[in-house]
Amino acid sequence: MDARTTVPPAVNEPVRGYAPGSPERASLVRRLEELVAAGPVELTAAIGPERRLGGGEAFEVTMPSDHHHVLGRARHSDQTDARDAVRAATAAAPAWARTSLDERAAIFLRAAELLAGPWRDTLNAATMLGQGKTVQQAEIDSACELVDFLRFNVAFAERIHAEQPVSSPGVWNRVDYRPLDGFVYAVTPFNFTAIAGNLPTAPALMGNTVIWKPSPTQQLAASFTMELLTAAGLPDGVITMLPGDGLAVSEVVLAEPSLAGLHFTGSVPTFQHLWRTIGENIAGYASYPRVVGETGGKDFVVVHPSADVDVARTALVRGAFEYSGQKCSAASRAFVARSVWQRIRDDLLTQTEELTVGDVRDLSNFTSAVIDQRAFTRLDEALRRAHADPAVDVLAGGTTDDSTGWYVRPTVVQSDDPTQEVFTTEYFGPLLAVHVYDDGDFEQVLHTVDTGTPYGLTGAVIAEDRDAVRIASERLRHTAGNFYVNDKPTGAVVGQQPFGGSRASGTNDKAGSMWNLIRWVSPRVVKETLVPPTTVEYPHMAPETADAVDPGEAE
Ligand SMILES: NC(=O)c1ccc[n+]([C@@H]2O[C@H](COP(=O)([O-])OP(=O)(O)OC[C@H]3O[C@@H](n4cnc5c(N)ncnc54)[C@H](O)[C@@H]3O)[C@@H](O)[C@H]2O)c1
Ligand SMILES: N[C@@H](CCC=O)C(=O)O
Repeated sequence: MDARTTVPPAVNEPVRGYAPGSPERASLVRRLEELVAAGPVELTAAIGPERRLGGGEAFEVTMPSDHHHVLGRARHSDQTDARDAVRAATAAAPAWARTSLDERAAIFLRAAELLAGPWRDTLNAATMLGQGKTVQQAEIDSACELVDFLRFNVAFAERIHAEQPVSSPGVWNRVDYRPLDGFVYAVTPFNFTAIAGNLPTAPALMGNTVIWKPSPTQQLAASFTMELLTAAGLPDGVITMLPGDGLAVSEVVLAEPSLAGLHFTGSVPTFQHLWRTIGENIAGYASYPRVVGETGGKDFVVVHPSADVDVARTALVRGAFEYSGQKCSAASRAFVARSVWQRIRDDLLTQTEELTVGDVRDLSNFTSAVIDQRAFTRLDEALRRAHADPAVDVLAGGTTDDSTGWYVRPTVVQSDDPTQEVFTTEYFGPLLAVHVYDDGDFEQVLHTVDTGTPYGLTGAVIAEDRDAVRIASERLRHTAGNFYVNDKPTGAVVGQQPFGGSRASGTNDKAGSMWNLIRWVSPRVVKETLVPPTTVEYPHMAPETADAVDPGEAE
């Protein structure tokens, strides 16, 4: 059993500004130049101590903002790689499970400090180049959020271990927070280096070994994350990383009797496919795998007639267009009271048209390209349909350009029909759909917001009127797992706004909280009786004595 630990209090990593002339900007620009010059680098699988290319087809990691530039080359992992990964995870498991929480925590706390310091530029630069993030978006993700996950999870793990039962006199009860009885499969999305780092490290911190399958388009930053963890002292085999699309890997891993958990973030169809496969294989597992999955959203902003117009405009522009709308939390449907719309429409559209979109190495840009050709095509087709539909007005943006990078202009569309696909489909791009409602219809529009999509991830209400905030909060209680009042619906901070949604948006196990970590342990209760009984009889079995007279016969 683990010793009780006292870990350093977790604090959020401060976000650096990268203003012109600042030392952090100069240092980051140097690292960007180095990584561009170094490419294409070989991006290998990490299986136990071995670093090797996978056995499947080759693929390239390119820059979304300049797709001719190849940053790295890798190969999809095949079934042999997957079987070797299972062997490595299984071999590393007993020693890692015996390692105390203190020892495990020290490794992840070290990784946090390395990332906050000497590794910061590397992870930020890799995330900017590989995933098309501006410096601000990379800084809040690959530096601050990942540092926060690593620090806060250690503090949450300590709280879980401290949660112990009472003991009656002569007995000592305790809970042994065992890792799961098998390995965890972590499958991660392209859009957040922090999520990609958290999904394997959270179960590993709780004593599990993990097979991690990052997104191919996030592979550059994923490879650096793996190097960082190794530099922090993570033993070989605790986290095994398999690059590629994961198709062959899942065929092996999801059929393994020792699969003990799936830690997933990505789209609804992928999650449902993985869960369905686990369901089909259920009789073959040694234990019931824990399934944790955070998925997509169609996140809303409701603007009440009492809203401050500048607050509303800022929440809409930042919420919809930062990282080109490629956050699961991005505002993609707005319901705006007519009186407010009349006042913000022109400013909102002008500001949207003025957003600078370009190469991430130009630090003055507001946003950059979308991740890859698949995303570009999906958005290009959605914009074509919007242009062609008489029920939809394209008010700003609406254009695309793939000549250099996968560029999609921030776009605002308006429609009177809240069932139109622009209000229901997760495009995962810079497309904000606006529905204007009559000021008196606030409560009706809340019903539309609640029932208009199958998702339940994030949302915001913008209102000065306290009653409006209360009513929206009540009516939309199940419409968002992360609900914002007078703010954009993005940008959750670890330890402050634990993140996740329900309905089709996921299992809502709240990444960056102890509720997530609890899924990666299988508690064992130990009762130790300090002076055990040595006789079978209980007092009520003793023979009656002469003194024990029936009270009814006493007179
Ligand atoms: N709720 C959240 O916290 C959250 C956070 C980030 C992203 N997302 C969602 O993720 C989606 C965008 O990310 P994406 O495009 O990377 O999602 P995706 O579903 O396309 O891919 C996610 C991961 O699954 C892998 N994958 C796909 N099929 C697989 C299989 N059969 N076996 C193993 N792995 C497989 C991909 O390679 C990738 O690593 C959006 O829907 C977004 O809303 C949700
Ligand atoms: N946690 C992030 C979103 C993660 C999904 O992409 C946010 O709150 O904006």
